[in-house]
Amino acid sequence: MTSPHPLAPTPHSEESEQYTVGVDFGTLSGRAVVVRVRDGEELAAAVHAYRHGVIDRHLPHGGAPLPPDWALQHPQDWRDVLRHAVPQAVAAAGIDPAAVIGIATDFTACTVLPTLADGTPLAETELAGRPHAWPKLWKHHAAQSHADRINELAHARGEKWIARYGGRISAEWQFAKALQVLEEDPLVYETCARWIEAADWIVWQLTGTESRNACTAGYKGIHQDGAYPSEEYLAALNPRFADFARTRLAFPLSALGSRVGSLSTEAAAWTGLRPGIAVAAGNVDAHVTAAAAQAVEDGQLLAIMGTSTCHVVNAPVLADVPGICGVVAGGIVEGTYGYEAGQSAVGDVFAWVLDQGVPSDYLTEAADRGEDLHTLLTRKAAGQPVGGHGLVALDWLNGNRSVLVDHHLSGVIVGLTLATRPEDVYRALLEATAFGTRVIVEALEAGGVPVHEFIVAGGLAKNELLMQIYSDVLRRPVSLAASDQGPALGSAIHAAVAAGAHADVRTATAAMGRRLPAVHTPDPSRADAYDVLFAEYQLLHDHFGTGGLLHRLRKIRDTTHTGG
Ligand SMILES: Nc1ncnc2c1ncn2[C@@H]1O[C@H](COP(=O)(O)OP(=O)(O)O)[C@@H](O)[C@H]1O
Ligand SMILES: O=C(CO)[C@H](O)[C@H](O)COP(=O)(O)O
Repeated sequence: MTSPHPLAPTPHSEESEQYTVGVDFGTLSGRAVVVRVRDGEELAAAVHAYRHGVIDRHLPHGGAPLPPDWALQHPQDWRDVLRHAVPQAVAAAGIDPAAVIGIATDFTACTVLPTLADGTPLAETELAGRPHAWPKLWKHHAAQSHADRINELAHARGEKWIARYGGRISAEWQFAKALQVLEEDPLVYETCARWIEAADWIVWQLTGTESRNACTAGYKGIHQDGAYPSEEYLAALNPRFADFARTRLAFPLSALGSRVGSLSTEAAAWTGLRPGIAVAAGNVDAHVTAAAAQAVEDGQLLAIMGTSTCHVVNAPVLADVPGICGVVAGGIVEGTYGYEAGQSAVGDVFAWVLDQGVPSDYLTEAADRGEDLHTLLTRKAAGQPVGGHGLVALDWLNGNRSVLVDHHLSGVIVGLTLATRPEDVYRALLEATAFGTRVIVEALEAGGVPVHEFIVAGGLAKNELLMQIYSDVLRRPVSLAASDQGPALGSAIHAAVAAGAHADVRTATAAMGRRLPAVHTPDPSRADAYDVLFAEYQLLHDHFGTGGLLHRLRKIRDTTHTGG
């Protein structure tokens, strides 16, 4: 699907104009944008959906069933984005491809894969029939027990780095996933020469040489103060894990926006761009968006809201904030400390309501009005008074990333009656994600990280009811990234820096990023009503968040899957 920007210049663009391409690899699709370097104007965008989507039922090679909480992806789907979305976007932009001076990519993280020394994914070797040979998507949650051991040992040994991750490393990050491979499929682990984020692997595909970016290494790979966890610590986890970082991760780290190579002849043929143009260091889809939304200054909290939500904010100080995902010096932009928190399912939670089915008359109404079901349920829910549905929910349908960092937690909805309608549940879950974000904002501020502005980017920004609920629940204005392709624009901005067109990310952000300040403002009476519901949410949060019942239910579920 391509969409030339309405203001795209005539096909014969100015000779002097220069452009970059940004490619955002999301959970369900890859998006490419063509951007004008001098002002960030988006000329065109193209989207390419992953043919295999999220692989969570059966392995593509051989069809082996996958256990619960697994989520994989197919490397060929990612290459296909380069082959299809990039040339389509360039063609739709109506520019001479030779005017493109750089390309940059961003990826969901921690989406991580084992490869041979030359970068060949093990999923594309004779090990393709083994589930652990495949890339683990960021939302792969089957390594929670490994994460629990990592955390217990780190606290027992007083490891300094654990405080940088809010006191708990997530099951979603690199070390828990690697430890799971080592202990569940030693052959795959021994064959793995490189354990690499997809954010860096896709750059390897573009340049033909390996590189590692400072963002994923810091936030997802426990790289702090110039080092990975010690071999002594790793050996205490599992003696065979002692040299994991030294043998499978170690590589010089590249700063965000730096040039890590040139577009190879092979990749030029895929993308239709000139060989030799600048390729920027890889990046994370959330953190790269700060540039697109002009949200790189201290205190600007950016929520990238899509399948999940990532919250990223800079501060001039290094603070230990309980329950956040991590803090990395220069993790978002040079010269300050980048903090990350998140919610593992947001758009996915709303999709879950749709997946449960809606009454046939709802389907008829949606068809008659030309609405998708998100729009239909949003419209039906919009008119309710705050609290009118009688429900409060916990948004943990895919676990809790922040501030509890426990992917064995699950969702809760209280107040259901025979009169409860689909739009009531939909709205209660919209509100639950807002309450979850309020918990995160309050934890950041309590931990010494001020939040002066709340900005939203990502696919959910288009839901005006959701944005208003966030404004009312947070009692803050909600600013919006101007681009609906925030991560891809952010990557294009980093590409412009890598190509030398702008001095650094801050300068490029000023020239190429855009945000719409205070698009939504809080309504005092609704905010008062939400304070009452938030207090109820907090009671549920603190009761169910300790594990207890939810962990027991998860253990029962898993026992039925494993047969005892
Ligand atoms: N109008 C809407 N209101 C609420 N959620 C939506 C709406 N449209 C799509 N979604 C959800 O947004 C998510 C996709 O977000 P998007 O940012 O486009 O993708 P990604 O997460 O891959 O970057 C899906 O989970 C989908 O269910
Ligand atoms: O944790 C992340 C970033 O740090 C993941 O990239 C994010 O949660 C998944 O991205 P999306 O919701 O856009 O699919």
